[in-house]
Amino acid sequence: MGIVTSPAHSLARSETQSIPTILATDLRLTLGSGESGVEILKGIDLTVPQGQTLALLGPSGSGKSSLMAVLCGLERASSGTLQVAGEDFAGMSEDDLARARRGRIGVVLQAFHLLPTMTALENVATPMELAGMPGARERAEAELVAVGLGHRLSHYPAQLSGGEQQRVAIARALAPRPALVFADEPTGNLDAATGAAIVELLFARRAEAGATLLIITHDENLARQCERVVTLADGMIASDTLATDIASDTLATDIASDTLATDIASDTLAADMASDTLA
Ligand SMILES: Nc1ncnc2c1ncn2[C@@H]1O[C@H](COP(=O)(O)OP(=O)(O)OP(=O)(O)O)[C@@H](O)[C@H]1O
Repeated sequence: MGIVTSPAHSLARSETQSIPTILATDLRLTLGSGESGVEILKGIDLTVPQGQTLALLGPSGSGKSSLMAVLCGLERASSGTLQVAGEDFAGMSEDDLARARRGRIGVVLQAFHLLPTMTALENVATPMELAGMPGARERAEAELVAVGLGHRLSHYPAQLSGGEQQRVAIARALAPRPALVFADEPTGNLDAATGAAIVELLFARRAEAGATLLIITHDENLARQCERVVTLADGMIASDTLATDIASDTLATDIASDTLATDIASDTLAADMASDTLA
């Protein structure tokens, strides 16, 4: 496949990692209410400097997708404080969160949330057009070419394979060159070669923009490429380590214990993603 990455212009560590882009304290998330309420996140403290690459690991059901949804503003925390890119996410209305995300935060979820009535090109271009970005169609086309889908621009999601839909979602997230990229299992539907090429593209785009990259992954190679590995267990941070300090055996064990991934995409997230695209 013809995945194209442009030359990465890595910013120096001191330039990229001085400002926290995510500052979370005692984040809690309870879904449902009363006796049916389930505490999903149980007090997360997390500071992520601008430009850091962070892999989020943990057993199935430990709260990885929920934490990502809160950090990227798709889900509101029940309590705690959260600043993302200098904005107070904890105190914002859903409309304000949607506005704060637009163009600055790229999100790739396990369910891709492509709009079925739009072509691949329109799915990528429309959010940028709505955000008033110049050259949206050209940027969308270039990003689809970059993920190896230059020959699928006018296909609708139903005419694309799962892996192709995943790549459209990745193109949609990366095309606006956001300062933060959140990706939930971005290589989950891809064969090894395509997955490796997508990872290369993610890191290249991240380097070009000095962006922060937070990835949920079960892919050992991908986790190893990140500067930091945070492991969740039962809604809490169980470990938080710079990747270079992790003995390969430990990382391999963590990943091996995290094999029961299922796609838990709530209706709320689906609706939010769609309204993000349509708003
Ligand atoms: N809308 C919901 N209502 C109630 N519980 C929910 C809801 N969404 C998720 N959960 C529960 O929250 C917990 C954490 O789910 P989450 O999807 O964040 O885990 P995860 O670590 O990402 O799992 P996986 O690796 O399987 O994707 C699970 O026990 C799940 O059943």
